[in-house]
Amino acid sequence: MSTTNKRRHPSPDLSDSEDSTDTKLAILLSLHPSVALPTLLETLLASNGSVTAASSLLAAPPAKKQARQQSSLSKFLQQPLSTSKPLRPPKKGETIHLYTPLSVSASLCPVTLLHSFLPPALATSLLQELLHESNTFAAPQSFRLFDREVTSPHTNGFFLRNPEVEANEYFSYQSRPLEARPYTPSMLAATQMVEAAVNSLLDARYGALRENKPWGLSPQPWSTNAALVNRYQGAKQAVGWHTDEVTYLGPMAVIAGLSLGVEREFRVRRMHPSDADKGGDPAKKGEERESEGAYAVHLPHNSLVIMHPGMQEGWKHCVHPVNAVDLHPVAGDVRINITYRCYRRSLRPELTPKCKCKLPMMMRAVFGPDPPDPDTPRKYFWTCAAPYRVDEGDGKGCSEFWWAEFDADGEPLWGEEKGEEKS
Ligand SMILES: O=C(O)CCC(=O)C(=O)O
Ligand SMILES: [Fe+2]
Repeated sequence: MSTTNKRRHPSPDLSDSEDSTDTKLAILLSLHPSVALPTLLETLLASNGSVTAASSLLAAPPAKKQARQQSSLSKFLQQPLSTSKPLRPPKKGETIHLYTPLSVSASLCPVTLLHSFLPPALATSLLQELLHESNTFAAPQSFRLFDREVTSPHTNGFFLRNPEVEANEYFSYQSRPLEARPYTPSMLAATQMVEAAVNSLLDARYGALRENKPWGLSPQPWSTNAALVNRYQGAKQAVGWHTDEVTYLGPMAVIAGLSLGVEREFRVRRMHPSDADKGGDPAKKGEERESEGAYAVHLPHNSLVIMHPGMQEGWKHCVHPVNAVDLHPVAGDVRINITYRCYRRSLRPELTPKCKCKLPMMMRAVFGPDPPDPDTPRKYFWTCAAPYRVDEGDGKGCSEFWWAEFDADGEPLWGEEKGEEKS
C-alpha cells in the first residue's frame, strides 16, 4: 500500500487509517458506550492508535488496564470534546446539539458521524454533479398523513447504481413510481469509501462474520445499490419527522447519509412503542407526551452519518428548518444530501406484494425498544399504501394489512414458504 499519499480519507479499514483521534474515539465510543472517555483515550494511546487493538483490550475482562498514562491524555481532555457529556437522553422539550463525531458517539443517539469524509476534490465534484442533477428534480410533492395533506418542502431524486440491470419499478413513500437516474461518476467513486466505512463499523460492532449481530441484520457485506438525493435550498426547506421506508430495505437497515454544501441539523428522536402510527394502543396515547427530546446532529459539508441497525425501528429523524444558514462557496444556500441505501434482492419490487387496490404494498416497522434485545425479532407489517397518496381515491384504500415475517437474517418469509415449512 502506498505510504506517500497522506490525504486524509477513510481507508477500507478504519482502524489502520490516518483518521483523527477524534474520529477514532468516536468509533471506540460507539463500540463501548459505557466506557468512560479517559479510559478510551488511555486504551487508544496504549494501543498505538489502533482502534482494533484498543477495542479488543476494552472487550477483555476488566483487569488493571485503567489509570495508566493519565498525564499524556490530559491534553486531549482540554479540548472541547464534550468529555463529560452525560449518558442520558434529552428530556422532553430539550434538544441536545452535537457538533463532533465524538459527542455524537458519547450520546445515546444511534448514529456515527464522520467528518471530512471524502478527499476534498471528490466532495467538490460530487457536490457540483448533484447540484446540476438537482436542477431537474421534480417539484415538492404532497402526501397524506393521518388525513392531512403534507408537502415536504424540499426536492429529491432517486438514483440506482445499475439502472440498466435493476428493474426500474421502485415506488416512493407515497407509492408513486420512482424515475431512477444512474449514479453519477463521483457518486460511484464515493460509493467505495462509503461501503468501506459502513462495513468497518459493522465489523467492529458485530464481528467480520457478523457473529454477534442482532436479529434481522443481514450477515452480508453492506453495499449500496440505491440512493435518494435530497436538495434543501435556503434555511426553511426541510423534511419532517419520519422513519425511512423499509419496504425494500428490510429489517434492521443501515443507511449512510453524505452531506454536501450548507451545514444543517439532522435531528433524531427516540420513539416509544405507543407512538407507532399503526397498532398503537389508543389507551396509551398519553405516553407520547412523555417521549424524550431530540438530538440535533450538525452535518457540515463532507460529513457522513451512518444510521445504525434498529434506528428505523426505534427512532425518527428529520432535517430541521432554521432561521439562517452560512453560505457555502460552491453550493451557496443549498445543502445536498445523499442517502446511500442497500436494498435487499429478496425485496425487489417484482417480489413485494400488491394489495386489493392493486397498488404495491408498503412495509413499515412497529416501534420497539432501542437498543433492542439482540435476539428478539422486531415487528413489521405490510399495508395498503393508498392512505399515503393524495391522488388515489378517498385515501382509505383497501386497508389490507398483514404482519411481515422474516428470518433471523432479515430475509422475508412469504406465506407459501411458511406453509411449506409447516407441512
Ligand atoms: O437530508 C438528510 O440528511 C436526511 C434525508 C432523509 O431523511 C431521507 O432522505 O430519508
Ligand atoms: Fe430519512
